[in-house]
Amino acid sequence: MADRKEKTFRFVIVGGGIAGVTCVEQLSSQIPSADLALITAGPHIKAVTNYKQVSKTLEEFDVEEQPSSVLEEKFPNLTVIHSAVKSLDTQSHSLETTDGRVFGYEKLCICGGGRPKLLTQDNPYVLGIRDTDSAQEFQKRLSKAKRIIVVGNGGIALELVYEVDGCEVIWAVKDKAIGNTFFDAGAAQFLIPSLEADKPERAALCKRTRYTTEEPAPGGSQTFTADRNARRQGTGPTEAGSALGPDWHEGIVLRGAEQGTRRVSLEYQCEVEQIFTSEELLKSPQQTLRPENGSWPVYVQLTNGKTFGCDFVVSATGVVPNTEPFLHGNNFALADDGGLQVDDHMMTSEPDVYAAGDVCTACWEHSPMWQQMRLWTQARQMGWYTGRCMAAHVLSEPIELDFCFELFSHITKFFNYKVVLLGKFNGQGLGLDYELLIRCTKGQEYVKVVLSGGRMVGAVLIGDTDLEETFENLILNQMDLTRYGEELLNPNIDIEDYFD
Ligand SMILES: Cc1cc2nc3c(=O)[nH]c(=O)nc-3n(C[C@H](O)[C@H](O)[C@H](O)COP(=O)(O)OP(=O)(O)OC[C@H]3O[C@@H](n4cnc5c(N)ncnc54)[C@H](O)[C@@H]3O)c2cc1C
Ligand SMILES: NC(=O)c1ccc[n+]([C@@H]2O[C@H](COP(=O)([O-])OP(=O)(O)OC[C@H]3O[C@@H](n4cnc5c(N)ncnc54)[C@H](O)[C@@H]3O)[C@@H](O)[C@H]2O)c1
Repeated sequence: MADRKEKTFRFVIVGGGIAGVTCVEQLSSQIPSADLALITAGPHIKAVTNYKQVSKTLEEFDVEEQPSSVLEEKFPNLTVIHSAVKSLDTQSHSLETTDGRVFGYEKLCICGGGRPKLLTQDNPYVLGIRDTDSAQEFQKRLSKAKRIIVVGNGGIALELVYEVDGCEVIWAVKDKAIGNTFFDAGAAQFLIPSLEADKPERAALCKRTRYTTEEPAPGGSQTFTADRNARRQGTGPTEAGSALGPDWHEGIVLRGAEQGTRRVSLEYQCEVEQIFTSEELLKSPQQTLRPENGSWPVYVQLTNGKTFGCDFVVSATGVVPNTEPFLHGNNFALADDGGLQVDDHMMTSEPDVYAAGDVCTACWEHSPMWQQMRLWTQARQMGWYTGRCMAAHVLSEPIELDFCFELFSHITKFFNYKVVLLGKFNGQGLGLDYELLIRCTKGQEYVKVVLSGGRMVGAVLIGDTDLEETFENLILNQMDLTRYGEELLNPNIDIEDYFD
């Protein structure tokens, strides 16, 4: 490959997502004269706009798809190459694209992102959602659908079940409560009433210091409908709430073939056992697999023994890092989740190769309050820091791990509530060695604080609590809070004054 090099760049970045684009921006601003190439498979790049630093570690921004010419106009030394990388030879420092061109690099950053980890790879009735195209395909199929099954319990599932209208949604989750990647069962209970839109309730304050929640029985189910007049079905607690859409599909109408109400049925603590087409199902000798009335194109048998027919299945079951084109013939260390291992300078195990965003796994010794999650925020932070590391290395300057990796922080929206997650928000890695303080005002806010040894180590803030900055400080300064006890969450005390 080495002798076929069309050109050698000082820096090559692969991937036009948030991580790659932020890395390009950072490198270009630090070394404006450097010859730099961005190789990306898609026609567009993803840009961060309206960036706002909310507090020391919390940030908010929009993500916009833009033509790559915007980036080239801004940075004259940048060449954007629209092609996918087919292979990499780290020894000769060169990569080949699918259109047969070979480029050399002095330093390379891989920002290839991830792809949906689908329940099954080759079933036309199983969809994943990742990019604009897959979101549009989902929208198209949904417009003709009467019933879909959503499998998974993370970010995408939470957004979809809330957003889809005019189509029955059966939501199969592995866990005892919804949204397990982001919350605990208490927060899930706070959010569940929102699945029944248009039912305003007067807020009633309740302060709890002990963590107790009602959970559905194993294999239990609950049904929620946005229809004001509809009766609740199934088992378990249900309450009322309200509705709105998440940012990624703003502007896309997510409506099924039916008019009117949204209806979500939850199947707890179950996974997908098998997926059948209607023909396969009719041939099946097993009585348990007989469909209910009506004929659906596809049937899903769950591990709780139930079988549901539907128009298609959404597999919202996480992502796998896009590493394949880079591995063959090289010696990359991979993490258990399949990501390229990176150290505290975002360097992979191969010389002069860095990685950032969803494709990599942070393998340095983490700060006690930080963990990796595959999110826009972290893709931006990693891309930015990697750009700084690459520049520092060529300029022989020292560089230390950035402050943004001190504390995990994420702002998002679920079920139309602002959600802020800080530190070890679910007591991750703390075993049983922590205590929770919870304040919950139905329909308004849910505040959970995780304390370990009397010090705050994490928090979940749902609603407009205005507590994020104070709690961020308390986590960062590790003040002993033992003497404040439950007063810490007393809504009648202005907590900011308290700590002045
Ligand atoms: C539906 C959905 C909603 C989400 N919502 C949120 C949210 O609300 N908040 C949040 O924080 N996070 C959210 N995320 C997660 C977030 O989008 C990702 O963590 C983030 O985009 C990762 O950025 P990245 O740059 O690492 O990868 P990507 O954005 O996936 O970019 C990868 C880039 O690499 C290119 N590429 C891949 N392979 C090659 C190759 N071989 N050669 C050349 N180019 C290649 C691709 O074309 C793409 O441009 C959401 C994800 C999804 C799917
Ligand atoms: N608002 C947000 O912050 C937001 C919104 C959407 C997506 N995202 C991000 O986008 C990426 C993709 O989202 P996602 O929801 O697919 O991933 P996710 O990692 O958030 O959630 C995956 C879920 O699927 C479940 N799961 C995994 N394998 C399963 C199986 N075989 N059967 C049943 N359940 C299974 C997991 O338990 C988990 O609940 C993630 O990195 C996520 O963090 C973030």
